[in-house]
Amino acid sequence: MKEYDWAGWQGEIIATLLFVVQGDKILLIEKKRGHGAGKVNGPGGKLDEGESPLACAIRETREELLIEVSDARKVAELWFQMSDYPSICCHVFMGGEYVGEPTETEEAVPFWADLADIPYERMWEDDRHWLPRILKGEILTGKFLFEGEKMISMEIAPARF
Ligand SMILES: Nc1[nH]c(=O)nc2c1ncn2[C@H]1C[C@H](O)[C@@H](COP(=O)(O)OP(=O)(O)OP(=O)(O)O)O1
Repeated sequence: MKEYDWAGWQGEIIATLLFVVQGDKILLIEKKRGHGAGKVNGPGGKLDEGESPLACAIRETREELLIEVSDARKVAELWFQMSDYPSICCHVFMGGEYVGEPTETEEAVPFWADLADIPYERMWEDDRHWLPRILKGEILTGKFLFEGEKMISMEIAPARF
């Protein structure tokens, strides 16, 4: 794995992801547009001016899936340094309580996946390394270096927020 000097790193984009888990199922989306279109992920997107990461995660989930999540909590902060896209600092949230019905929009197709059968082969390459851990209750930071769609370096560590 390639070495990368993360000292002083700052994301050019601040973004969010929100994973809703109920029982043994997780609510995922097939992303229809934007960075990573065609991939499976959680709902999320970029912060609006003056918006907090939590408010962004809730708003993006409302816009993409038409549900309002009420108990989102931060479980990870992920740094993505990419060769072909501005760097992203991504705040990851988990929740389980929401009102509304997950609905397809212009941005996303929602679907429930079994926690035991998450389609990692359709997701970003880093997801298989941190998503299982946050689903077990860990709080993490992660740093990932991408060359195009290929992950070439990864560091994951326990965190507290
Ligand atoms: N390697 C990666 N692994 C991952 O799980 N999610 C990633 C990822 N790289 C980017 N993302 C996600 C996080 C975040 O939700 C989104 C940020 O991408 P963008 O900045 O292009 O925003 P979007 O186009 O999704 O948002 P909006 O423009 O605000 O609708 O992509």
